[in-house]
Amino acid sequence: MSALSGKVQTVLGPIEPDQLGRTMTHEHLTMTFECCYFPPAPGDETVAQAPIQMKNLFWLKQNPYSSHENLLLLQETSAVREELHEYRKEGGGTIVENTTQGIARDLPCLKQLAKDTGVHIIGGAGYYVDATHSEATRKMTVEKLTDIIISEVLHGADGTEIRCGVIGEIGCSWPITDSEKKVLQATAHAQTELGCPVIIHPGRNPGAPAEIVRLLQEAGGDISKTVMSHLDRTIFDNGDLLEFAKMGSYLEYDLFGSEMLNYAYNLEVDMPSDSQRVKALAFLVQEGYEDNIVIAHDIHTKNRLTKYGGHGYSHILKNIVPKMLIRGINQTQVDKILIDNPKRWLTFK
Ligand SMILES: CC(=O)NCCS(=O)(=O)O
Repeated sequence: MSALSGKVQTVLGPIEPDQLGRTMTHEHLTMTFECCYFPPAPGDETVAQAPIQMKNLFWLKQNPYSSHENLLLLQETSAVREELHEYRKEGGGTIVENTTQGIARDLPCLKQLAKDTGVHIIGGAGYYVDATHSEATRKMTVEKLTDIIISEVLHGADGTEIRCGVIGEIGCSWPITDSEKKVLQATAHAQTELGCPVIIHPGRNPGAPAEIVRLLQEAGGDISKTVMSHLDRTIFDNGDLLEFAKMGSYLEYDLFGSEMLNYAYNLEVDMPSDSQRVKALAFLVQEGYEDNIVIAHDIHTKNRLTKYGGHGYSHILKNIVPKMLIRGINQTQVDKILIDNPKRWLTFK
């Protein structure tokens, strides 16, 4: 049993789980997504290179990954701070900040934001997808990776004493790479030692979540303390969803507010609307999975901030919760999704 047992670890230190309140389990407050830049379609080069402005907001909503400027969320700390004040006003308590190594994690910035706004912020340990792994990371043994992840939770990360409270988002591609498999094994080993929460970014294929869960299980991971992210762009068939749900992880719908016609990273995917996401939640609740669902917006580009006409960090609290109630998810179930499930997941064993 570690000293963290029964606690949640925020960037300002351990707290009691009851202090968390309503929690978004997958957000970014500062990061770069340059690793995933997607070149604009022929003819769109000019708008892609233009500064973000009113007249290109719709283009940006449809092509968020084709503007370099849009990928630099780390330039927007003032706007994010304002949004966090708003989030508090709307009844938000906690944000899990999923930025890991490879996409410019900035724990001192998170600590300052937590101090300035009173929002509990939880930082993420570990590594994003293979495309961001350094050569040194790729050469590391599972043991070395495990030591680094454990140290980021117990002692602090990036040369600071600021400690991470979850492992993840751990990035996986499709097909999964050898380096990502090693990081997954290290994640499971670190989780066994720490009894901590884990959160996974799966590759963009319906088979990816189950393959990852099997890899974690083989390495001794605790699936009941693991969140599978981005299900809204990964599993579309209800039968497949129920098969995956049986494996026992938390089921995360975390792209609320993101609606687009063509999903650049996988044109096979029809990115759902928010109404379709709520429908998926209602289906899972009806099938008995209300204790496994968690939700968020996964803001990772500028255009999703209210400063740029986006929905912001309070969209779920302001707009999605009322829609959930309309669609038959009752208040107790909403509270499970926003409060009880995140609390159970985030509390160290
Ligand atoms: C930061 C991050 O990984 N967001 C997920 C983007 S995706 O398009 O759903 O993979």
